[in-house]
Amino acid sequence: MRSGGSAWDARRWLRSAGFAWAGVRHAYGTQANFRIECWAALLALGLGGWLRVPLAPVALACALVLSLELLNTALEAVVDLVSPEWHALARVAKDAAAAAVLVGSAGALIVGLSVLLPPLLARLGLT
Ligand SMILES: Nc1ncnc2c1ncn2[C@@H]1O[C@H](COP(=O)(O)OP(=O)(O)OP(=O)(O)O)[C@@H](O)[C@H]1O
Repeated sequence: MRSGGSAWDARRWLRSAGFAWAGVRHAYGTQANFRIECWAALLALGLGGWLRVPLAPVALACALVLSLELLNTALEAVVDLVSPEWHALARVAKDAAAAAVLVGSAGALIVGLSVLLPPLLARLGLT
């Protein structure tokens, strides 16, 4: 049996979190869409806090879009690695990954509008 397992696990978890953070930094530094989505997420969460609406659906929608954009970035890197030349399958892979981000963003927009818009209009005295 291994002794001191939990301390070792915590170190492993921190190391993995460091790699994940490097991935976030890479995406933020290289992907304009990811930067826009990060700031849009902060804006939506800030607006939700100000309007005192339940933040869980907004947070989930933001996490969905950011996760899909990170996966899209990862897939683009793999495709560029294995198929730097033009290839029909590379195009399918990149287009489908971009479509996943688009579909997730459309869903997040619907969630954001349905949760944030009514209380925002009420707060501004427009309803
Ligand atoms: N190796 C390839 N073979 C075939 N088509 C490709 C290839 N690389 C890119 N494409 C096509 O060009 C489109 C844009 O690819 P690109 O890698 O520039 O994605 P992007 O969304 O512009 O990426 P970025 O977020 O880095 O700007 C893809 O969706 C795909 O249709």
